[in-house]
Amino acid sequence: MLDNVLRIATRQSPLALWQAHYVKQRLEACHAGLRVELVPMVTRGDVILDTPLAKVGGKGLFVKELELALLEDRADIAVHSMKDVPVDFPEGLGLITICEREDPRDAFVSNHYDSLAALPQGSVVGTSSLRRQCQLAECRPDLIIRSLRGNVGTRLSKLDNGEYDAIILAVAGLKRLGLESRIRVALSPEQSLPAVGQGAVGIECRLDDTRTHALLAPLNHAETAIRVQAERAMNMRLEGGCQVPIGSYAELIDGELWLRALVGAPDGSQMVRGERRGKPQDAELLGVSLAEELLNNGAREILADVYNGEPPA
Ligand SMILES: NCc1[nH]cc(CCC(=O)O)c1CC(=O)O
Repeated sequence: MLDNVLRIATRQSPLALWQAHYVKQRLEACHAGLRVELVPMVTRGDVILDTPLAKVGGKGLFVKELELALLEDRADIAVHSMKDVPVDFPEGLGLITICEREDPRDAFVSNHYDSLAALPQGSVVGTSSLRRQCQLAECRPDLIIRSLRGNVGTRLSKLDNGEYDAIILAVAGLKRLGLESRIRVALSPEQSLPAVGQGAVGIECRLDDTRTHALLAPLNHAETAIRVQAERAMNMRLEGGCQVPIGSYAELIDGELWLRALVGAPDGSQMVRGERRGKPQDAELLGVSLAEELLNNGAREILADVYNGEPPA
């Protein structure tokens, strides 16, 4: 491979391409003479589009092909929404850079209503995320929640067709695609605790590829990395996949790390919440200890139900 070329493996959804172009631009701005090429790919997740993710085997579907390209040296980096990156990496690969986080909140999107509170009784709301469904059901048990999948554009056209009174999407995705005007209101973390890593873009590469590590270094955003580290540690301790509603959201306020998390029963009948405050350098410990508190407060039983009697230790 040429010294001055770096290859990005990317999915071809508009959001994935936006993220890949964003990383390309930032890398080329940081390193004069570097040429960044996109290597577009199709993943299994792009092919199976109408089944809820929780049923088809989860988020790994969107990253496996990209990781294979890295391992086979057909690309040097893969750019991911941190929300979609599974807990484990194949041997030889790792996530070494996390870029500055965009707005992490969920957005209420509707053509007729200004807010969740303004929705009439029995309105139909679209989202396939168990985490969003469970929190919606908690604050508005009267709503009818229907599955909604596809790219951001597809989801918006299903709303515009009249299939839903409102839908919930990530603020970050809408902003990146220039669709911010569709947001009626952003939901607070109290209303809808964000997903692990929501709004952050992460970069995966070969662990022994020191040239690429050096090129990526200026893109890493230390504060975002610490926040996402705490959120992911929490999720990892729970062994949470996307079959369970899990929210995990960290903020850094005046140098203090504040992590909030929840685990819900998929049908919304139960919700276990907790929070921890601590030092940024203890991000991982904070995540693990919060996960243990949630497990002891009922999350163990919820997870055991979902995973057929094999709860995390
Ligand atoms: N699950 C798909 C996905 N992955 C990342 C984002 C949004 C951007 C982000 O969180 O970085 C979205 C769309 C959505 O949830 O509305």
